[in-house]
Amino acid sequence: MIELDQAGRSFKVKRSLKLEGNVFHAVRDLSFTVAPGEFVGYLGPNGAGKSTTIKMLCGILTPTSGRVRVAGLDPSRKRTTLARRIGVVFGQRTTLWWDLPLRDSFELIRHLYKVDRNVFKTRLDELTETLDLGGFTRTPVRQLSLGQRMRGDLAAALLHAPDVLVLDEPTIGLDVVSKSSIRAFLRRLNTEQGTTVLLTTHDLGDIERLCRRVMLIDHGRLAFDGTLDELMATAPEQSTIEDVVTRLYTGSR
Ligand SMILES: Nc1ncnc2c1ncn2[C@@H]1O[C@H](COP(=O)(O)OP(=O)(O)OP(=O)(O)O)[C@@H](O)[C@H]1O
Repeated sequence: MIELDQAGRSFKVKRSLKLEGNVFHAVRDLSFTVAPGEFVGYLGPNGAGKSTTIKMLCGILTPTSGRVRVAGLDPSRKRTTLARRIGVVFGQRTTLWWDLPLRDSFELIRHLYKVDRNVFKTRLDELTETLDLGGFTRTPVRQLSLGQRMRGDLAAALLHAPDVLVLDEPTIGLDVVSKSSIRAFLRRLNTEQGTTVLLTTHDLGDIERLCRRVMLIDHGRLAFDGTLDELMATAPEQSTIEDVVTRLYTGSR
């Protein structure tokens, strides 16, 4: 479903501590595949290259080297076609229209993605129930709490029933109850509907509760790719996931 073959993305910079000529490599030689139906955690310290990778996956950024394919498509060349197959949620930014009620945003998305009216209604009813949106679909997005807005963003990303969902910090800033309901929703989406999920998060509880496989990126390179059990086995017994990840983050500096 997702394939990266020695993918890289560099930026021209004027001044940087990590200057190599005038080019800063945010991601380099990144190779991995994610099979249909997998739920993969994508970890890394601040500035490691996670968002850059995600932007290449959805076609916002074009790789400067290597190859990226999502659902068999080159994201930067086939961005519109890919948009029908992929859903993306950036936890720190909303894709919803700030001044519109949630349901109007959904209607606009239906038009943008050309989703059949009946299919849309069924899907929206399902999402309204599973994400518990019923109480606030008539509320303008700017008046929603963060937890409500995040559930709205998830629904918006899933209205067109994408095969793959890419999440960039979807539980950031949420309380334990909201986090838990979003995690339960994502687990069901993956197990019951087979949606492939790539999840970027700094919340290791998300990783522990949701991901069988974990990839860790550091300084733009893949530093670990394996199961959660294999990740835990890289540290002494009794280590928590925080201990393990801290070791990996600090060990590479
Ligand atoms: N447009 C850009 N121009 C120059 N450098 C950039 C640009 N976008 C990202 N970078 C740099 O690339 C590196 C990776 O950034 P990226 O946003 O992918 O990190 P991240 O792993 O998502 O970090 P965080 O966890 O803090 O969100 C950082 O050093 C960042 O400053």
